[in-house]
Amino acid sequence: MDQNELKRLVGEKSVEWIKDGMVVGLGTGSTVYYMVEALGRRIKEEGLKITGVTTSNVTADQARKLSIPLASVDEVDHIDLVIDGADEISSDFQGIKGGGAALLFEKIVAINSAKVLWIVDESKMKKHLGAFPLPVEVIPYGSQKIFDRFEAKGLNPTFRKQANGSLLLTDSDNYIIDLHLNEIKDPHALADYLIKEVGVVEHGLFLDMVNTVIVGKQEGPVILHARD
Ligand SMILES: O=C[C@H](O)[C@H](O)[C@H](O)COP(=O)(O)O
Repeated sequence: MDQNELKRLVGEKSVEWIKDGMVVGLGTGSTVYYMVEALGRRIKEEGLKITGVTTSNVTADQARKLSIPLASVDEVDHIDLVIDGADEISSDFQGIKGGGAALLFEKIVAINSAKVLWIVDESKMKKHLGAFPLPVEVIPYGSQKIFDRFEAKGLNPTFRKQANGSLLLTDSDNYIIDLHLNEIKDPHALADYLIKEVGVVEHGLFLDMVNTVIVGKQEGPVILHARD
C-alpha cells in the first residue's frame, strides 16, 4: 500500500468511532478527506444522524457537498469527538499540526471536544517532534517583527508562501511562519514562549491533547491509546 492508501485505510476505519446522535469535529487534510467521504456514505446509506463541526473552509465545502449537517463551534453545547490528521506524533503522543494551515480552528475544536482521535499513516510516527517545520499563525500587522525575533532566537523561520509566491493566508486571513527546528527538545517550554509573543495567534504544538491514534500500517490499522 502506498501512503495514500494508508490514509484511506485509517480515514475509513475512524468513522467506526462515530455513533448516532454525536456532535463530531471534522478535521482538515488529505487523511481527513477519506474520513469525511466515509462519513458521508454512512449518513446516506445507514441514515446515521450526526452534526459536524468543521475546522476549515476546505472541509466545510466537502461536507456540504456530501449533505453532512453542520453547525459552528459556537452553535453546539458540546462536541463528542473530533477526528483529525497530524503532521508528526512523538512517542509520548505530542503532536505537530498545521501543515495545511488549519491549526487555529483545529485547536479550537480539539480543546472543546470530549475526545480527540488522530488518524495518520505510519510515516507520521516519530521519536521526537521537530523534523516537520512547526507552523505558527501570526496576524499580518507586525509579522516581520515577530519573524525577526524568531530569527534572532535561532528558530529558523520562513514565511509560508503559495505556489504563485505570494504569502499564504489562513482561513482567518493570518500568515503562517514555519519554524525549522529539526528537533524540539522541550515542546511545553516552546509552546509557552510562542503563545506569549504578541501577534502570535496560535502555534501547531498540540500537547497533552490526543486520546486515541489510528496508525495506518502495511499490515492494517493499529489503534494506540494515548490517554483517557
Ligand atoms: O492544517 C492541517 C492539519 O493540521 C492536518 O491535519 C495535518 O497537516 C495533516 O494533514 P495530512 O493528513 O494531509 O497529512
